[in-house]
Amino acid sequence: MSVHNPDIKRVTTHTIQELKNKGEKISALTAYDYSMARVVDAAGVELILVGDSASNVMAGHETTLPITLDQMIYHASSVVRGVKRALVVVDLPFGSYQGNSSEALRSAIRIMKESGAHAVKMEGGQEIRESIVRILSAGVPVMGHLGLTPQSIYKFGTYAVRAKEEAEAQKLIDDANMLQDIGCFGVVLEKIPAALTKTVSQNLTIPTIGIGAGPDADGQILVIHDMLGINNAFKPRFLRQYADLHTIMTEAIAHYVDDVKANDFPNEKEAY
Ligand SMILES: Nc1nc(=O)c2c([nH]1)NC[C@@H]1CN(c3ccc(C(=O)N[C@@H](CCC(=O)O)C(=O)O)cc3)CN21
Ligand SMILES: CC(C)C(=O)C(=O)O
Ligand SMILES: [Mg+2]
Repeated sequence: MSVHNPDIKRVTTHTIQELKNKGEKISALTAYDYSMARVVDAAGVELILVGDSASNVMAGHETTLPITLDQMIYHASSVVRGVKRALVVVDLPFGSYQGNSSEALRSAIRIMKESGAHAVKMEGGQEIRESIVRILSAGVPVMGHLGLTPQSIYKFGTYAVRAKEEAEAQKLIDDANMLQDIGCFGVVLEKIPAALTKTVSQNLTIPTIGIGAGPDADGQILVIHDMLGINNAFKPRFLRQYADLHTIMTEAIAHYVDDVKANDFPNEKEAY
């Protein structure tokens, strides 16, 4: 296997726009730490998201709500140090941008200044328009996120598919057009019907990145721990698991324990 587009030295928001323009799908994955980011970047992924799913995957919380701006900056700065090529996008966490555009701008600027990331992502449409406009005005690229927006899970109550009804689908279409009009460089579509993803992706000139949104988004994203099978608890229908690292890691660790107990590790060559 070889890395796609080896001629691209550094992926920018313009690069992923060009990928959409020429009809090439965009690959995206999450990462939360330096070592994983190095692997994901070197394997050729174009966009790395430092997702607030770190709250679930890294910290063991049930939702994405508890993770703080400081914690997101810690994860993002670690990821940036591991990345040579990919575009690094960071989720603004819950409470750092909703309802106050000045605070939203401060939060985005802290992420850019303190982590070295290239862009931020924000959940929502019309409700957070002013915050997005302020951040874009400061020169910070913004990615939208519509459909299933986990930061508002307590408003909806479930992680079920979004925008199945006509009214909600129309609001999503309107929000997507608005995000493009104000200058977002892309939009994540999470857990919506495949047909709606197709409509939105054809309507927009900017790229859509889908998760549980069917094959017609301009790109796809998954949580790295889910797709590698490190996390063996989360198996939604939209997930394709490309490895079973949970089993591989468990067997390796059990083998180590056996070797220590058996006085097999370390041997003479492993000692001074
Ligand atoms: N590990 C992990 N992977 C993710 O993809 C992810 C996170 N964490 N945290 C933040 C959000 C939350 N996401 C979610 C959460 C639940 C479902 C989900 O489909 N859960 C149930 C169905 C629930 C329902 O229908 O009510 C499932 O079994 O598929 C999907 C995406 C996606 N994101
Ligand atoms: C699932 C992706 C899109 C995300 O927002 C996250 O990982 O936090
Ligand atoms: Mg997120």
